[in-house]
Amino acid sequence: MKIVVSPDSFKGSLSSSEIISICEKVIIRHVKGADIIHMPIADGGEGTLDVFAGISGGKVENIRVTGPLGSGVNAQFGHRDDTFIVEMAKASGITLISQYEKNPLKATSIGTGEIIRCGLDRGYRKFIIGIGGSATNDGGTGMLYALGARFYDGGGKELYPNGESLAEIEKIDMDGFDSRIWESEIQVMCDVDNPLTGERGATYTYGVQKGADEDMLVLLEKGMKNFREKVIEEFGVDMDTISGAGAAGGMGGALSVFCGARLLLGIDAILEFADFPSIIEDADFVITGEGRIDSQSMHGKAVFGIAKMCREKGVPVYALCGGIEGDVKGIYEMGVKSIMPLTNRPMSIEEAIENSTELLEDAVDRMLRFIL
Ligand SMILES: Nc1ncnc2c1ncn2[C@@H]1O[C@H](COP(=O)(O)OP(=O)(O)OP(=O)(O)O)[C@@H](O)[C@H]1O
Ligand SMILES: O=C(O)[C@H](O)CO
Repeated sequence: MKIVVSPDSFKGSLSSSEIISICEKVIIRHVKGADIIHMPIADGGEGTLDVFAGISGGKVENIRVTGPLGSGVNAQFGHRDDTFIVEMAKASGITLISQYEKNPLKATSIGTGEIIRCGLDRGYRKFIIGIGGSATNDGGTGMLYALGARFYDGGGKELYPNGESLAEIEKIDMDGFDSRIWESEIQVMCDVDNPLTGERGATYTYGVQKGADEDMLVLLEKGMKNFREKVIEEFGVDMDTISGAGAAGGMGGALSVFCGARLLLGIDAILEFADFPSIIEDADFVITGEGRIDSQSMHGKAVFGIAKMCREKGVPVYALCGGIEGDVKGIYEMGVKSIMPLTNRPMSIEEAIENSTELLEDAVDRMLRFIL
């Protein structure tokens, strides 16, 4: 029996590789001689660098950069041949800060820009940048700042690039911007396809998970709208017309407009790069999963992308997850046969995350009994 195990990481608790080894341990107990194919997956957010470097045989190196709240963090980047690989979550990710520190008004994406600059300094002109899983809602201004852009308020005062200052931006100065970026070919793996502003935009869709309360959401959205208007005035581009502009707190929009990047749906690009259709050829079934399956899963998350490809090949797919939230009928319509949450009794998210290894083993056992 051929079984493909292809989960995304469960953000904040288990990496794709950890999930795969637990699945393998349980599958071996149930299916003698199973042909188990390991295929860790990511959607542009957390884990993208490891997956990409793994598939392409690239190298990963360490770098010290500015973290989401301004202090230094140890991040990584990858490279393979003439391509430099950046994962935003390594520098500006939400899992780099504690629950109590989350603050999208203060968080900045400067560290992501510093990694890109490192690639330019090393002579790279081809970039793959995974965006998502971010702590920021700064419109990508932190990244632009690290590359030399400056932002000023109406009184000519320079602004620190974060969510709070977006509302005050009057002038965007690109004179000192690193022009090497415009000589570069940049492909961006977005974990979602949301627009920049509005009900489905960056702030209202992802602000709460980044620590925003109602008042903060209003301020952040006002800022994002102001930034959008300034970009229309100065550069003639409306970021709300760009699918994925709202990924990673507006990072998608900034990379597209200011850096000339091509935005792709991360999961589709990674599955294509990994030649996923041939991997699932002849498979009896596929096991996938992500931390939380919710209505956002339909906007380009890993489970959705995998389900789409499995449906095309007629291979059944089953999904594991930490939890299900809201209406996920669309996931079943996409071809996922069933969704198995990890929890096996009432418990808090903290308890579920703390015991995720044992709970996952139990959930995979239940899932296999059901499938087989
Ligand atoms: N072991 C676990 N048990 C229960 N819930 C979990 C577990 N691991 C992660 N989660 C939940 O999943 C969420 C992360 O979801 P996921 O891994 O799908 O990340 P994501 O793709 O960045 O999603 P989103 O952008 O919607 O946060 C966490 O905030 C947490 O609520
Ligand atoms: O980083 C974020 O805002 C989410 O992962 C969506 O891109």
